[in-house]
Amino acid sequence: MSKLRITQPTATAKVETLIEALPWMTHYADSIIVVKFGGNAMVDDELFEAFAADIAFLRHAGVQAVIVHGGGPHISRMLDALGIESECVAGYRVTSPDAMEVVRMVLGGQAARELVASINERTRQATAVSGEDAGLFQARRKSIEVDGHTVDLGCVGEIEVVDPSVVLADIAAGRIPVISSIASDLDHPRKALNINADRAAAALAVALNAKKLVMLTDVPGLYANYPDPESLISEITAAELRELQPSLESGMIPKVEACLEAVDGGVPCATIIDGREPHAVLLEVFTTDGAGTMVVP
Ligand SMILES: Nc1ncnc2c1ncn2[C@@H]1O[C@H](COP(=O)(O)OP(=O)(O)O)[C@@H](O)[C@H]1O
Ligand SMILES: CC(=O)N[C@@H](CCC(=O)OP(=O)(O)O)C(=O)O
Repeated sequence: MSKLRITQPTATAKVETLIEALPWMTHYADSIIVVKFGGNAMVDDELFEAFAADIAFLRHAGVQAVIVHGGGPHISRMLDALGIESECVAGYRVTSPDAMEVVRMVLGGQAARELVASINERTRQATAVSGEDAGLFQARRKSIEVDGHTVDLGCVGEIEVVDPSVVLADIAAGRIPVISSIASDLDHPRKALNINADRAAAALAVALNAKKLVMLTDVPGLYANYPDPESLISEITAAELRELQPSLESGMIPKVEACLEAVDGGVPCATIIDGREPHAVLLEVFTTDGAGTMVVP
C-alpha cells in the first residue's frame, strides 16, 4: 500500500512531463536547433554526459541538433601548462600566434573529439567539423573598444562569411555536426583565427535558418543587475536587450552580442541557459516554461 502511495504521484508527474513535451516535439520536428556548448559544463564529467544524452534525445525526437563548442577552460589549462600567457578582455581571449596554435589544437584535437565520442556512445551520428573546413567560417581580425581605447585582440576574428554547405551535407547524411569555433583568415590563407564560440554559434544559426539558438553557460541566465538574483530575466526583446548592453561585463558581452546577431538575422529565439543543470537542453526545448533567458526579436 505505502509503496503505491509513493509511486503514484511520481508516475503522474512523469506522464505529465511527457505529455507537455508533445507540442514542442511537433514544433521542432525536422527543424535545426543550434546548441552552443562550452565553459564549465564542458569540464564536469556528469554535465558532459548529460549534455551528450540530451543531444541523442533530440536526435531521436526528430530534431536536427547542430553543436558549436567552445572550450575556454581547456584552452586556459593548456596555455598555463605550456607557460603561454593570455588574458581575456571583454569576454574575448587576446590570442598571440603561439596561443592560436594551442587554441586550434585543443578545440579540434581535444574538445571536439571528447564530445563526438560521448555522443557516439549513444547514437553514432556525431562528426567533428572545424570552422576552417570547406570555408565554413571565414573571418577577419577584430579589435574592440574598451573604455574608449582600441584593444588589439591578436589572432581573434570576426566572422564575415559563413558557407554552411559542409554542415548541410552532414545533416542530409543524417549526421550530428560538432563544430569547433575556429575560422580561416580571409587576409592570410592557411592561417586560422580564434572565434568566440557564442558568436560562431550565432553566425551559423543565421546561415542555417535555425529555429532556435541555445547557449549553455555557468549562471542561470542573464541578469539585468548582475548578480542580484531578483534581476534574472526570463524573456527580453532585442530592443530591450540593446538598452541593457552597455552595463554588461565579461563573458556576457559576446553572449548577448550573439543573441542579438541571431534574432536580428531571423532566428526566432535565442536562449541563455544554465549549463550547470544536468539536462538543461531538454528542459529548454521540450517544456513550456523552458529555462534561463529567452531573447526574442
Ligand atoms: N548581466 C549578467 N548576467 C549574467 N552573467 C553575467 C552578467 N554580467 C557578467 N556575467 C558573467 O558572465 C559569465 C558567463 O560568461 P562566460 O564565463 O564567458 O560563459 P561560458 O564560458 O559559459 O561561455 C558569468 O559567469 C558571469 O560571471
Ligand atoms: C576569441 C575567444 O575568446 N575565443 C575563445 C574560444 C573558445 C570559447 O569561446 O569557449 P567557451 O565558450 O568555453 O568560453 C577562447 O579562446 O577561449
